[in-house]
Amino acid sequence: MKLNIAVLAGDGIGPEIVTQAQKVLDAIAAKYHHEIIYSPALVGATAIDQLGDPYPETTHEVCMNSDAVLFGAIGDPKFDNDPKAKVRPEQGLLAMRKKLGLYANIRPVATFPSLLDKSPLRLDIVEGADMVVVRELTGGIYFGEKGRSEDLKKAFDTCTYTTEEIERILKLAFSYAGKRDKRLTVVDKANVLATSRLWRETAQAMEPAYKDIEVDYMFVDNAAMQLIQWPKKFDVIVTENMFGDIISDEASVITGSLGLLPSASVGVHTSVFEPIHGSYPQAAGKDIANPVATVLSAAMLLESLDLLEEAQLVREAVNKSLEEGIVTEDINKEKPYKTSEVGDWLAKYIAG
Ligand SMILES: NC(=O)C1=CN([C@@H]2O[C@H](COP(=O)(O)OP(=O)(O)OC[C@H]3O[C@@H](n4cnc5c(N)ncnc54)[C@H](O)[C@@H]3O)[C@@H](O)[C@H]2O)C=CC1
Ligand SMILES: CC(C)CC(=O)C(=O)O
Ligand SMILES: [Mg+2]
Repeated sequence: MKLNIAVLAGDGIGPEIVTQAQKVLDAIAAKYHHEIIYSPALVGATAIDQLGDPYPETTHEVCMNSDAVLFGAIGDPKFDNDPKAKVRPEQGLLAMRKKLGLYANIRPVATFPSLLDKSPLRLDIVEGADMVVVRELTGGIYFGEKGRSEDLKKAFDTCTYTTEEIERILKLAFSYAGKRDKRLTVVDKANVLATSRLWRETAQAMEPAYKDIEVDYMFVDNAAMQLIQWPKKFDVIVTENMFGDIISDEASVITGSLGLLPSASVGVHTSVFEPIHGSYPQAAGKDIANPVATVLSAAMLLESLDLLEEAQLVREAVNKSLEEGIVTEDINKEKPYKTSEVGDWLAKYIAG
């Protein structure tokens, strides 16, 4: 099979972790006789520095012409620490999501048997935890009207959702629940927010069409607590953009590191495969970041193209590397491997 993969490495650790995922994809291509054509393109701070735009039109075209996009991360402290910056790397990520119609971000969260002792949570709490967070990705407060008063003493962000936007993400979440343990938790703040009440109303109206799914409604503050206290309670969580962003980072604690969790952003045009973490600027260029989240995102990419055996082999390689202790410093401070060494090990395992 011939695969056209757009590669948007981005900022900070982005290039390092994406390089490891490419090593793994190359090993898969060699083993299964696929041809991969990578098309690199600029995004984030790097794109601002070179072209003045965090998601240039040329990058959009590369994505639109690809079978899938492999994405690293964006973000740079020089923008984070400048409240007056007019253009920001994060706008590039949001623009990409909007323009590609990526309305759903699928974030699987499952413990790795060999890393159970790496979670700060008790073994009996995390053992067997396995859930998927289905996060709405192109609506809500990240995309609403925002502004600042002339005297700069007032600022606002608005959160808007339409029934249509809520229905399409719920449909996807119901279908995930149907293929899993048939339990769906709708996380909202319907006791306070009008948008959340629309989410709840919409979900309640859809329930009769999915009689085999047990639906549960939970306020986000309570969900944040229960996720850590009783993670096994959850099967599929569906929620709006910002809540999903926050609770999925929180959920990474169950597994032991934010550097382990992959995601797939899917929707109307092509799909984007990206770790859930950011550009971890403190680690940039040091060869210490965990590449597993990006490698497992590449496994999700293969799966999306129906290359199921290939995806499974990538997962097997990751599990083996964790069992053998071939891990970066976020997992083992005493005996850390470098980012590049983990990538090399995984590629070698796949090659056999
Ligand atoms: N999808 C994206 O591109 C995202 C970009 N960002 C941007 O990233 C920049 C940094 O944001 P932060 O809030 O510091 O979030 P972050 O996710 O980059 O890092 C937070 C912490 O998580 C850990 N971590 C993250 N990735 C890791 C990895 N691969 N291996 C080991 N440990 C890892 C580190 O302890 C790090 O200090 C900001 O500019 C932010 O806007 C933040 C989140 C997502
Ligand atoms: C710029 C942010 C919306 C990125 C983020 O935190 C995420 O998508 O997880
Ligand atoms: Mg986030």
